[in-house]
Amino acid sequence: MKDLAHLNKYFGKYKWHLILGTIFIIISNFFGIVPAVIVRYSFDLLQRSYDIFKAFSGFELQSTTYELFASSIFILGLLILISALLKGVFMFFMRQTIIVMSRHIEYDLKNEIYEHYQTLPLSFYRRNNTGDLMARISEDVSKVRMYVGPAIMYGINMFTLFVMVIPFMFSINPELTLYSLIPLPLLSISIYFVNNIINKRSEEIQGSLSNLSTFVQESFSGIRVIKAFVREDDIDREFDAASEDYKHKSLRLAFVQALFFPLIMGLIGLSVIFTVYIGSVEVFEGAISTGVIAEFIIYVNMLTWPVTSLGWITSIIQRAAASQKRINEFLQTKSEIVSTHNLEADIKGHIQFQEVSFTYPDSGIEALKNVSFEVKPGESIAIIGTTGSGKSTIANLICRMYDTSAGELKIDEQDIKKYSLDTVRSQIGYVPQDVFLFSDTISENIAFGLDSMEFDDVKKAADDADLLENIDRFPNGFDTRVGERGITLSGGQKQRVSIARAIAREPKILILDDALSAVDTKTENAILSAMARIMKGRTSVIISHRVSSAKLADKVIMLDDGRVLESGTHDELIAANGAYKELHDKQLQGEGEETIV
Ligand SMILES: Nc1ncnc2c1ncn2[C@@H]1O[C@H](COP(=O)(O)OP(=O)(O)OP(=O)(O)O)[C@@H](O)[C@H]1O
Repeated sequence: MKDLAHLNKYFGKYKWHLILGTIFIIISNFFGIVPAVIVRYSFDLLQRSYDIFKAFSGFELQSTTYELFASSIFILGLLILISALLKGVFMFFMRQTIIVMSRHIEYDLKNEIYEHYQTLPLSFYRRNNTGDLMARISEDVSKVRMYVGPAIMYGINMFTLFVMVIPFMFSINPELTLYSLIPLPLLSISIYFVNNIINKRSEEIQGSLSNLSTFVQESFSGIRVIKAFVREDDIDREFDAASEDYKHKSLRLAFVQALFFPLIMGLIGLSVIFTVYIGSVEVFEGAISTGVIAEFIIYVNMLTWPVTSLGWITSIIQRAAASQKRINEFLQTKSEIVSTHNLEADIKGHIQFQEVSFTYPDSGIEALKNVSFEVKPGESIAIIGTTGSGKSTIANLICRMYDTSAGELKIDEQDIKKYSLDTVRSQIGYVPQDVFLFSDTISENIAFGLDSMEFDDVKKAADDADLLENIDRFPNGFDTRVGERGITLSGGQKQRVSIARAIAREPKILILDDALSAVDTKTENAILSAMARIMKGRTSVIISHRVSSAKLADKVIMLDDGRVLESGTHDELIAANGAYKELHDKQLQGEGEETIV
């Protein structure tokens, strides 16, 4: 329950909604009680009028008595109608304040979670899967909203109604009150249990539905592979099984739901029977008038829904507490990547790795071991190495996605940790290994890192990334939409849009993480020479498997299993006749074979 305390700040923020809502609830309940009193009065009036009516039997006054009775009943009926109308109006206001408050809180909470997600480091995203992140911001927030909205509203309603109605009932007749209220706690407890079963089964259905949607989504994304391997029938069968599971669980829920209303009706019926029976006994004993029975039946009906809602509210609060606990878990996760001095500066691009070692926190893999190198401002460095040798890890550390485990990483001779995160990242152009494009137009994708989009900058970046010719061939040019994750572009085109996006923001440090793997060597050379021009006065880090990418760099380091194996210029390393030369010869041979083929 203490987890829900996180929401108290929102109740403070929307206190006027809450206060006004409570007042509206009280007023609407008052107009709910008025008709009951009028009904009692009408019954008693009927009784008395009937006696007088009979006493005047055969006299002319009899019809006057009847007319008097009819006009009184008409006025009382009108009063009941007006009360019901006013009750309805205030119920409308009640929902307009409290349910509206819950929607505001839902909106604020979603924003709070989303903003917090953005501050969390990559390691957090590795630990938690996307489904879980989405569930907390959607399903869990919805469950919490049920607490801050309906549960609070019906809770206050129940409380005020109890306070207003029960003492009033006792003041009329304590014995009848006790008997007519006996079945109500039973009703509340049964609703609580039935509701828990319903919730449990609904969650099972949700789980089943989420499996079904994940399955469908994956089969559509992988439709190419499915068709190429002729697995349609298998996939059909798997879908059928997942669908069957969903149906089975839905039927189980339908069964319990079917029990829900008969149960409520049965228990309400029991209350009414008690009221009529005990009421009649009391009437015979002369303790109450018949009108009181009618009045009490109305009270019992009025109290039934709040009592029913007690079980319902309890289970909503329990579920909301569980959801808020999950949300708090994420909200309390703090990013360990923080700035020590919040330094803001224009970076020149001097990078120094001093005895840097790094171990991935989640896998425990030591990706870098005592790595030292230096890139002066405006220089370019190529990092070459086999798969898993730690190349991308270097890029991750420069972008400060992670902090070094040992050693020091300096930018412009200052520890990278001293800079504010935004300062470092905003001056880096990063082209990641796995290209990610947003499902937007090409120009929007290129301008992604810019605060304001100037078409000339976008066009220039596209030109520098050797993309202009391709874009000209698209019917909509720069306005071509790239589809989900850029599916309408070829691998090489996607990589070049990603490069254009990085250079458009004119970074001080450009990092290309294997960004040219999907383009041929001719395009690679064209991009690299264009880049040599653009990156004049800026620092570039070119990560690659291919020696061809390293030729244009001022210096090269060769990594193997997280260690620097060789370093120097391209020519020096060729002359050294070591691992770099071996790789160079092998790749040159490969290219030759490709050309012959
Ligand atoms: N996010 C991560 N969490 C845990 N371990 C990781 C993570 N990323 C990489 N590793 C591990 O760290 C090592 C170095 O990975 P890295 O991505 O730096 O290699 P790489 O040289 O860029 O390889 P490739 O050329 O195949 O991209 C690998 O053994 C890899 O399994």
